[in-house]
Amino acid sequence: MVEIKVKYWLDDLEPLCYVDGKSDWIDLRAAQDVQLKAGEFRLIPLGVSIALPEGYEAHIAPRSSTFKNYGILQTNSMGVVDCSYCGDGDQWQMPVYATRDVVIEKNARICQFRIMENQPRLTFTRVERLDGPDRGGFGSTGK
Ligand SMILES: O=c1ccn([C@H]2C[C@H](O)[C@@H](COP(=O)(O)OP(=O)(O)OP(=O)(O)O)O2)c(=O)[nH]1
Repeated sequence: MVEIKVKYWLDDLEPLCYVDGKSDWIDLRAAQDVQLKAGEFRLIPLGVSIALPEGYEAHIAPRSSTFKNYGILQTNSMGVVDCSYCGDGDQWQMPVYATRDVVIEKNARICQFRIMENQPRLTFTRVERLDGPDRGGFGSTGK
């Protein structure tokens, strides 16, 4: 079990919950009522600041039902929360684009996250050719 410190920005925000046996992604909630017009962009506060474990980052994705329920798209497709985003004022946010007029109520579950181990340090070496066989063009597997 890994313990993670969470600062909640609101007393009445539902706390983060790890649901055993279903999915290990953790739902995140809107921290305020949000009213959006079609075509509008907004950073929706998620009401939490989190001290991630050393050597981990977090990935934020929409829930499967988010578009169906609210007509919003996560504009960065996937949010990356760096381990260094751990200060008292570092509130998590979800950048969204509204495809229709919508009201999102405070505490609505609009996205989800999981933590991921940081990749090893990488160096890049320029070479003239690679030894592996070509695997075909983009999208060739589905032909
Ligand atoms: O969906 C997101 C993405 C990022 N962040 C926070 C955590 C992250 O550590 C910080 C900075 O994000 P990122 O590194 O992606 O952006 P940047 O470096 O500030 O800006 P740029 O877009 O120029 O890379 O913002 C969120 O709260 N939600």
